[in-house]
Amino acid sequence: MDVKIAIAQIDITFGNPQKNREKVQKWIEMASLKSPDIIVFPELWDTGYDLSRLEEIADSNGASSIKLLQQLAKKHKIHIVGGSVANIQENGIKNTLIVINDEGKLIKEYSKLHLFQLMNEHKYLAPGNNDGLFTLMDFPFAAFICYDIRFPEWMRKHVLKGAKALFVVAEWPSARLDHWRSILITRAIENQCFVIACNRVGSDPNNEFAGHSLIINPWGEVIAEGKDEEELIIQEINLSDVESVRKRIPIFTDRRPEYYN
Ligand SMILES: O=C(O)CCC(=O)C(=O)O
Repeated sequence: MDVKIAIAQIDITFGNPQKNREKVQKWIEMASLKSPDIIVFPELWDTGYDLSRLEEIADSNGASSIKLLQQLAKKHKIHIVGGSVANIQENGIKNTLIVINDEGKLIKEYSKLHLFQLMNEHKYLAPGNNDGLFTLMDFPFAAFICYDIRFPEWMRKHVLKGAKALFVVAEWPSARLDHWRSILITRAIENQCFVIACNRVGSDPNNEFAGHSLIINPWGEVIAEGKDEEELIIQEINLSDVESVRKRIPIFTDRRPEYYN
């Protein structure tokens, strides 16, 4: 039941997908030397938050970034929670998280459900409308994008559908690092599951980003944490810890949902 996770806590070059794709390729090659099962990248790793230029620089359906990740996943036999990529769809530009398995197959696309007004997302992006559930290595997981973590009911919904680990990809600013850590630790404790959260480092013209990617166990303990520089974080997790914690404090049998609405 052990799963070896790699978090690629990278900087992103503002509005330069080509350069960012070259970096992601290098990081996958580097990470593959440590043989992780799954590697995770941050939010909008191909374009960064260059929202006003997305029409020009984002791919139609994310094709170039997705194709690159598919080739690399297959070549290095690694599952990829491919952060999110900006992509032009018929009904607008979306911020879409992609999951690719180690055979190079695209198994999940989840577009950010909650758009973050403080960073003008609502002016440039269209929200998603599907869930973040997916299965890798026969384990049920779920994925979320940045601001989504402020909506506990959204994450709980995925846990109630079976997710044992919650992946989060983000461009979370340093100004609210304390929120990032507190919210993610709380989500792990209240849902009694793993949280695997990848945040970028560096800055763009509007924000400085916090790093501090985290892996938190179902008891709420931080078992791996990045600093504020580029870093590859490697950590094995044992998914049977989820059941042990749920046996010890059985919140999922003690819930009284009939009183919650
Ligand atoms: O909720 C926050 O404070 C940060 C959210 C964010 O940066 C985002 O969703 O891109």
